[in-house]
Amino acid sequence: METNSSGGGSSSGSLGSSSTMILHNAVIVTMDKESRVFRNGGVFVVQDRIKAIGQSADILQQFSQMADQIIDLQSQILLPGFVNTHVHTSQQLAKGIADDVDLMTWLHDRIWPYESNMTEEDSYISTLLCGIELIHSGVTCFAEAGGQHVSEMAKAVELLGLRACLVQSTMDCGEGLPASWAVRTTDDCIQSQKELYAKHHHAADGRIRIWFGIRQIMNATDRLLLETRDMAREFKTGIHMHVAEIPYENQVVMDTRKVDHGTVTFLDKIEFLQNNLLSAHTVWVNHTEIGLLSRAGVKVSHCPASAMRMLGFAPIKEMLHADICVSLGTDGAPSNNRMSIVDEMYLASLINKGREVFANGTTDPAALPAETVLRMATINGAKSVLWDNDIGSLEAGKKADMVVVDPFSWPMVPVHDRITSLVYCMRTENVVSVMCNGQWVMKNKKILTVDEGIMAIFLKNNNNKLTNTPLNNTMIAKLEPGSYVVKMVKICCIGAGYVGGPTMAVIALKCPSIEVAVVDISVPRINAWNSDQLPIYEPGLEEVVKQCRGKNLFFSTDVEKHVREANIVFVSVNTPTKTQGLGAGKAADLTYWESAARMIADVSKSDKIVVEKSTVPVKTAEAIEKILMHNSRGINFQILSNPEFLAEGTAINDLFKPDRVLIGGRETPEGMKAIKALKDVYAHWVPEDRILCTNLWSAEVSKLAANAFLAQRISSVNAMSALCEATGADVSQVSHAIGFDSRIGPKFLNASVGFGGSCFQKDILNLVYICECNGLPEVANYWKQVIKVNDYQKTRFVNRVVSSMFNTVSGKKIAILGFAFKKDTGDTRETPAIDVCKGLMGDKARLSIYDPQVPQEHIQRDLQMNKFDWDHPIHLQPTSPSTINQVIVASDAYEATKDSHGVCILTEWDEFKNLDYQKIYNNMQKPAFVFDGRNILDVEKLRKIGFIVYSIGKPLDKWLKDMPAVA
Ligand SMILES: NC(=O)c1ccc[n+]([C@@H]2O[C@H](COP(=O)([O-])OP(=O)(O)OC[C@H]3O[C@@H](n4cnc5c(N)ncnc54)[C@H](O)[C@@H]3O)[C@@H](O)[C@H]2O)c1
Repeated sequence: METNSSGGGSSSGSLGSSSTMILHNAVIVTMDKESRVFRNGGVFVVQDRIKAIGQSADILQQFSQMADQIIDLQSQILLPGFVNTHVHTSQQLAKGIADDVDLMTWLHDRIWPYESNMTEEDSYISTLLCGIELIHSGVTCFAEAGGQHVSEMAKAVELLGLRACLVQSTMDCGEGLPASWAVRTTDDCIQSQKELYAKHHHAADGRIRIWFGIRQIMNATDRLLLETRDMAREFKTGIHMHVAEIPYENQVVMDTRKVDHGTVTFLDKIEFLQNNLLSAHTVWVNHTEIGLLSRAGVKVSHCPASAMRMLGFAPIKEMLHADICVSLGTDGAPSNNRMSIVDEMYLASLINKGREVFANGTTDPAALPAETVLRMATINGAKSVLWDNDIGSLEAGKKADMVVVDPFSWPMVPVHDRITSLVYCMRTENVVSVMCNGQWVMKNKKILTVDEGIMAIFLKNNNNKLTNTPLNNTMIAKLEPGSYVVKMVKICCIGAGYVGGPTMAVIALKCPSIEVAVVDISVPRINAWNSDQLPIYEPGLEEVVKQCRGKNLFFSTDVEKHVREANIVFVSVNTPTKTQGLGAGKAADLTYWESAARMIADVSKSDKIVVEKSTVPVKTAEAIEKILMHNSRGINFQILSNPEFLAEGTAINDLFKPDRVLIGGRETPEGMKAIKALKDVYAHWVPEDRILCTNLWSAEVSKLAANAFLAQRISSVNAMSALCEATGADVSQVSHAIGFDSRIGPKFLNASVGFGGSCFQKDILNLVYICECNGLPEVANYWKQVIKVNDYQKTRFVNRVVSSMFNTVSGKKIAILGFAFKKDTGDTRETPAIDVCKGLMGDKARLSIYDPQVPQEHIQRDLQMNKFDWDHPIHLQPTSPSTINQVIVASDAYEATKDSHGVCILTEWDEFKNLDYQKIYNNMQKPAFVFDGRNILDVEKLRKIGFIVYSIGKPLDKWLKDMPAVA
């Protein structure tokens, strides 16, 4: 404890923390009613309050005996702590993300996406960082303008040791709101603020007060306004609101709320104006409205830097003349970049002098004199935050919120007039020590409450992890886990199908800071995505969706809105095979893609990256680019090809750990930037060396080539299966043997009844067509053969069934186990089961079908649909009013097989391996046949039971050998 002599020997470098303390030998600028200045003044502080203030000699004489500590301020200036009456602490981490843009872009495209993505941790760190900057500029009290995660903000304020009026960002309506905000109702807004009030009002030794917020009139219903007004009255607290910021706001109010001028006129009309309203900015007000504000005792926060950046000249001189209490605010970091109230004082004075020329045609250097500005930053600030009983001036009985300014460094020396020097010369660096509530929060430029060193290391480390990439109008901050800076990317995916749904769900899961909206024209499909019964079955999908839905993953039919708001638009719509006209039966039908592209061009108001997710013919990107460019109205679109390689049934695993992600784009600087932006999204979880970047055409061809190669492998092994059956070889042994060759590899070598799914056939047909169009008939024929073998395999299977059963299945009951095109999916598109069933029905069989994931109506629909109709959006597919009499759908395998003559295994569901085949056999007609189209059953075991078994590509049963040839 320092107990220096009353002669004042201690240096300012030895400030300490005591419950009683004298600060003396200071120039004290009190900002009290008489504007007293003590040239050699002293204060006696007891705990959190100023006990006495006066001449140094008097204070020392009277209180030295009682003081734990006596500090000689060596002629430095002692001021009341500054009050910053409008600051967004949540926005500190967004410094620099919205420079040089208009207010609506600033708000809708930059700040809201940023804020709506903030985590609690982000808010905490952001407030700490903002607080550090505020303290360095001498702020001891601030009014939060409306931010995210108020509880975290309060935690930071408590740690910083500052005084604050905290407000939650509150909006219950309006254009352009991020989806997670748009769902908030008026009741939610009111309720959450009441809860915050109950939790934090008067917290941190009374340093925290909770106010109520209205973000701005365009995002507030009348009910919210009125209930906020009444609630603030009842709770005896203030309301913080952005008011009359831009002419557009006034125009919207005039148009929608039927008043003859802007926001202030309307607020007066509904009796919202009252003396606890802190009206931020208040730039676009006319003479009458100034009168209304004055009469109601409304306080105005003038934020000169941000006004000059985006809003305009506020009539501050006129407001002051009308006796309105005007104070100063910095606004948030993205509207100002400097969180220094010292800078704001300087700017306020200059801007309002400069405005005189603009407003009255002549200069007026006396407009906003230095003392007025200093009042705005101190006592007016205190009045604005309804705390002037305690702070804003240095007076006995008030709280010890004080700032020590060193006037002896270069910016301020020589000091002729202390007041003007404080406003016109002082820089933030002149603020050396800050006390709030009787506690030093900064001494000799070192903040005591938060470790600045650790914060600096933290930021440096995170900065190193940042690679800021300008993404058209938005900055994407790519960061490693653990960083607190948030991204502001909005993704929209058109098409909520097997690809769009799971892909976007995984992006949302892996990138919590990205907002993902999946949109579709099909209302039932979107409803299902929003329900407990997802429209598609994929192992693991439900868990992923449940974790993100409503947080950063949204399913919606409001296609245009989400496309308009997105930075990146994925297109994952159907690309079926054409059924009519040029290229019918082969070429891809791009109707849905084209209409999506035209819609994107129509609704876009900002630059976008458009990503081909659907499988498309090569050169589609060029066509889409043309559509977008010719309809763009100056908007820049970058097209990327990002084909999806997921396999249904293992989609979530494939998306979590993809073999590779392929991104193709234009090889221009803009194209490369777009590739980088998409790469940054995947880089959240995919190792960099697995993200392959190519030109557009390579990416498009690669997808078709990959599917063609995969399908070709199946057709190759299936072709071998026919030869095995003819020769007595076993296709499983052959596959095993050739799979050992490392050049061939063991995967995808299972013989079966044929490949299915929405892609293989369609993509190969498409490839064939492209080859033909490019004058490559030999190449086209080569790939055509892959489909022919697939069709042959299905026909061969049907023939085997029929010929085995005495060459007729007419009237016989055949059980079909499995209808999906593969296990672990409910997808039946192009499933071989359709062709097999149709083949058997052609021979008048009665079918009893069971599949664990395919409902009855799908089976009935699929068996009646024309080829290729299936790949159109569900609502455009022909409905099937009738049911096929030959088909019944069973609820389990035992029901399906009861009384049947034969069983066909058409999908490799695991449950079919473990059925009680003895029981099945007992309940079947004899001789009982099993036709294993997937080679999953133990043939020998079944034969022992008594079954006659056909298993693709395996040595034939004696019974079958005697039957006629089937190929
Ligand atoms: N299913 C797969 O395994 C897979 C794998 C890789 C690639 N692909 C390709 O991805 C694309 C989509 O396949 P999918 O299986 O998801 O198809 P899908 O039929 O399941 O989904 C497509 C969705 O797009 C919607 N849609 C169509 N036009 C629209 C429009 N203008 N606006 C909004 N929504 C629209 C449809 O209503 C449908 O819900 C296809 O090109 C396909 O070839 C599929």
